Amino acid sequence: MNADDLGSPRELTGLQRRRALYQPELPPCLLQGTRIRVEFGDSTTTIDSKCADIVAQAFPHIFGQKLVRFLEPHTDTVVSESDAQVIQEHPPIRVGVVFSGRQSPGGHNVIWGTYDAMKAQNPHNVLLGFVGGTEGLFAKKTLEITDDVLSSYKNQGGFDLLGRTVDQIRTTEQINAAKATCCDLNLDGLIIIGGVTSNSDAAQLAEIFAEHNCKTKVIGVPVTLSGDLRNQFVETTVGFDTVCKVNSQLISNVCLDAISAGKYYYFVRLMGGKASHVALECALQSHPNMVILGEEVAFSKLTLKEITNKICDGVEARAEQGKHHGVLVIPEGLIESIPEMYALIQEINNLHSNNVSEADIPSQLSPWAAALSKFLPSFIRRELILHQESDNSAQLSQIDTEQLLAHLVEAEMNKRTKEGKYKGRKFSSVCHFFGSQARGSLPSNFDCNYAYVLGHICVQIIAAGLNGYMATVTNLKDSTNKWRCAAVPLAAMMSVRRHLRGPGAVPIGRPVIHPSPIDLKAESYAVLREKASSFLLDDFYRTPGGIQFEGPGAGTKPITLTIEEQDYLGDIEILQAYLDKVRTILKPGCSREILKASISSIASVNDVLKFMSAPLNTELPLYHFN
Ligand SMILES: O=P(O)(O)OC[C@H]1O[C@](O)(CO)[C@@H](O)[C@@H]1O
Repeated sequence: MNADDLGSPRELTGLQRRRALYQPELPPCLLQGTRIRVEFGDSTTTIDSKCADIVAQAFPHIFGQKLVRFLEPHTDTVVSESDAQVIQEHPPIRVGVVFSGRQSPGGHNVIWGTYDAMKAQNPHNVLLGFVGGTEGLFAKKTLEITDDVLSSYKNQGGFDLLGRTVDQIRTTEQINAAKATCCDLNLDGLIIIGGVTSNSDAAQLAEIFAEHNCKTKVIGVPVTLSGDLRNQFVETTVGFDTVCKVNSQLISNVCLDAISAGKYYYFVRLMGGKASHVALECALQSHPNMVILGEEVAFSKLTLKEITNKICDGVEARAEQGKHHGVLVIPEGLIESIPEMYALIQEINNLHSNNVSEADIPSQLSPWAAALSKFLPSFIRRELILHQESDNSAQLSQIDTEQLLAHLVEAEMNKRTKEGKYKGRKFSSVCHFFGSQARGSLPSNFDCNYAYVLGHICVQIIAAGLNGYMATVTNLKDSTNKWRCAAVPLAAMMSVRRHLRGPGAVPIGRPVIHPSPIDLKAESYAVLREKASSFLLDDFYRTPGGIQFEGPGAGTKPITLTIEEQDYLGDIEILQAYLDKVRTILKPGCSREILKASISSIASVNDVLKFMSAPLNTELPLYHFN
C-alpha cells in the first residue's frame, strides 16, 4: 500500500465486519449531546514541584492553567457560576487530527469519537486527517473524514486510515510548517495522537501557537502501547490493554509449547519502550518462569554478568527437578537499565548528537566503552550504534537483548558444565521479539471505548476554547458509565531530569513529559515478586487465550489497573503462598491454633504483601509465635 491508498475503503473479514458494528460506550456526561457542563478546578503547577519554575519559564502561556472536568449539566456539585459553564452555542469549527506516535490499537477510534462528537455539535463541522502523520501535517496533506472514510476503520487495528511517519514536531522548521498548515486550513483545533514524545511536542506547539496568537487549540491524546504515559492524571494509555492481552496469549502459547517438548528455553523480549509496564502486566497474566524488569535491574544495579548468573541459577534449579525447558520474559528497555550498558549507550548517544557517523562511532568510544563493546557479540555492537529515535535515545526495538542474554547464558551453562557444576542436559534456546504482532491487533473493547471517549473529550476541549491540554479519563477500572472525563494542562505533566539527588541536583535537558517507570512499591509488583519462586519452579503457566470481543470474557480489564482495588485475602493463590511461607518460618511442631491465630491477626492486605516480599529469614513483624 502506498501513501495514496491510505484511508481507502478496504475489504474486511467477517470478524472485522462484526467489530466495525461494535458501538463504543460513552459515559453519561457525553451522552447529553451538546449540553455538557464544563467545570474549572484548581490551577495546576507540575507533577514535580521542584521544577515548576523551569516549566513555567519554558511554557509561560500554557503553564498554570486550571484542571477541567466535563459533567452532566445538572449535578449535585455546587460550584460558583464563574467556575462552571454549559456551552450552548456551537458555531461550525474545523479540526485537524494527526497520528504522531507509534501505532497502537484503538487509535482509529480517537478519530471516530472526534468525528461523531463534532457532527453532533454542528453538522457543518469539518474534521481533516493528516495523511502520512506529521509529514502530512507539515506538507498540508489532508483527507476529510466522512462516514464513508471511517466505515472500514471503526474498531480496527493499525493506523492505516492516515498512516504515520516521524513522532516529532520539534525543530523550528517543523513547528513553522505545522503553524502554516493550521493557519492556512483555518483550524480551530489540532489533535495530536501519541505517547510521551508526541504529547511533549503538543505542549511546545500549544505554547508557540499561544505566543503567536494562532487561533488553533492544540490537544494531546494519550495513545501508546507502552502504557508509560501514566501519572496522577492519566491512568493508562490507549492500546496498552490490547497489547498486553495479545502478548500474554503469545507468551502462554510459548509456555505450553515449551512444557510439551521439554527441551527449549524461550527468551521473549516485549516491545514497550523504556519502562516495563507491558512485561509486568503480561507476566501477571501468563506466569512465565522468569521475568526480569528494567526497573528492578536499575534499582539493584545488576550487571550483565549478574543477570546472566541469575538466569543460569534458575536453569540449574529447574534441571535439578528434571526440567530442561522454560520461558523468560524481558522488556525491550532492559538493555538500558543495566548500568554498564546504560553508560555505553549514553556514550553512543552523545557521539550521535555530535553528528559522528555510525561507521566512526566505534573508533571514538572511550577505552572503557570500547572494551565493553568488544566483549559484546557483533550483532549487538551493530544494533547499539544504529541512528537514534526522535527523542535522541537508542532504538530499543532494534536491539536483540533476548539474543544477547541467550548467548551469554549458553556460554555460562557450557562453562558450568565443563567445571562439573552443572550436570543437566545441554542448554538450548529459542528467541522471540513480540512487537508489531501485538501492536497491529484488533483493539479490545476497553481500548475501543477508551479511544472513542477521548475523541469526544477533544471536541469538548476545543469547544471550551482550551489550548495545551490533554484529554483524559479516570476511574477506568469501573464500568464506562462511571468514567470521569477531564482535560489536564499538558504543562502540569512536565518535569526536568536531574543529575544527582538532593539539594545539589542539577536539572538537565528541557522540560518534557517523561515515561513513568514501574513503581517497585506498587502492589502489582509485590504480587509478581511473591509468585517468583512458584513461577520459576512450578510451571504455573496461565492461559488467558485470545482477546474476547463478546460474551463474558469481553469485559476483563488490565490486571495492573485493578490490582490496587483487589481483595487479596480473597485470592486463594496468594493466601496459599502466604501460608507456605509462614510454615517455613514456624518452628517445627507449631500447633495449628498458633497458625490460625497468626492468620486472624493479619491487619491488612498490605501487611500480607509486605511480609510476602520480605526475605525468608525476616522476623515475623505482626504475628507472635511461641
Ligand atoms: O516500529 P518502530 O517504529 O521502530 O517503533 C518501535 C518503538 O515504538 C514503540 O512501540 C512505542 O514507542 C516502542 O516500544 C518501540 O521501541
